[in-house]
Amino acid sequence: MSRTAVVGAGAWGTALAALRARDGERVHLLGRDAAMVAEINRTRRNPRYLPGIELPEALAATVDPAEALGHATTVLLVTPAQTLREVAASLAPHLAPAARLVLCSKGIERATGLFASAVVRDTLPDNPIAVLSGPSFADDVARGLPTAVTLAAEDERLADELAQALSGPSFRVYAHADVLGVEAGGALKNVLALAAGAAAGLGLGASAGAAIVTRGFVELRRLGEALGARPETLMGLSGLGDLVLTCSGTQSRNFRYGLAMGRSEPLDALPLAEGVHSAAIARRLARERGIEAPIIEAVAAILEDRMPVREAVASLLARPLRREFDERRIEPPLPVF
Ligand SMILES: NC(=O)c1ccc[n+]([C@@H]2O[C@H](COP(=O)([O-])OP(=O)(O)OC[C@H]3O[C@@H](n4cnc5c(N)ncnc54)[C@H](O)[C@@H]3O)[C@@H](O)[C@H]2O)c1
Ligand SMILES: O=P(O)(O)OC[C@H](O)CO
Repeated sequence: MSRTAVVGAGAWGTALAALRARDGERVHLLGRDAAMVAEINRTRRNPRYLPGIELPEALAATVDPAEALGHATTVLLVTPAQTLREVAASLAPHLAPAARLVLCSKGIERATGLFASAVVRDTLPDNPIAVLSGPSFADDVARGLPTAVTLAAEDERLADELAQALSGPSFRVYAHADVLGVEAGGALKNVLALAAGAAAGLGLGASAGAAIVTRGFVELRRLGEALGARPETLMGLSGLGDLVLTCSGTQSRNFRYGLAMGRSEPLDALPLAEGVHSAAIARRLARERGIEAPIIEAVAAILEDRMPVREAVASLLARPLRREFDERRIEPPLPVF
């Protein structure tokens, strides 16, 4: 019998656990705050991370990894990208070697430049690994609003099985084999959403916002491909799709963080914005590969080098004019859906 455990009782972990539990499965949600876990079990709510959502009875929260993982055949890892290495190590003694891991974080490990699957494979080399990404706000998913995402695994049969298992009436999971492409799209769109938010915070207008999404996508695609992603993956749900969603307004935490940057508001108390932690390493990956990524450069300069936001915008606008597309490049054909 298939059993799902979700590691990380934040917004996305709680939403995914609720989704599975509503589909009739008994799901364990592993948190680390005993008081919050007790509150979830008592009130059927997670007011800190997912206010206003009633959680199904079949969802059982716990702080005990042995209880959560002991019988799990599928384990969703849903903690911030920078915590994945230590989280994977802490789970190792409790996981069955055949338990399938679905990595749901969107980021790049700062210290190594690795995406989630490579980080977790370092620690848990035997467990089958898949990644889940794509345009999906936790609140939308938890409310049962229609959502389409991508699940990638190198083993295509595993991707098909997990896509089938995790899909539900309102949650469509498309299987894919390009793990790195899905990871690159999910991580890089967060950095670009900070730029979109900052532009909105400065009051630069909707035209500037559209320019950032479009030119940001050029950077996402250039860098993604240089890292080994397939071009059509970056044009799919986990690339262009998630970029559009995350740049679309204040439901995104990355956009909100950027908005606060643009308005010179305090940033300390804001919720997790993964782009903040991926910007500098994305800039390094681009520079190492000779990839031009001026928007990513600007975001990293603001966050890491404390460049004033207006100065970063001025430096983008002062770049020499050039052709929109590099004609020496052969554009791949559009994917057939
Ligand atoms: N919220 C969304 O809509 C959404 C959607 C898709 C993907 N994601 C991705 O999912 C990941 C998690 O996001 P979230 O929204 O759940 O974040 P969150 O801030 O709401 O929750 C993070 C959770 O991780 C836990 N955590 C933090 N550090 C930990 C550690 N060292 N060990 C164990 N647990 C730790 C926290 O206690 C919290 O429960 C991020 O990479 C994010 O980009 C989020
Ligand atoms: O709220 P954000 O910016 O972390 O975005 C959440 C999801 O990644 C959107 O797909």
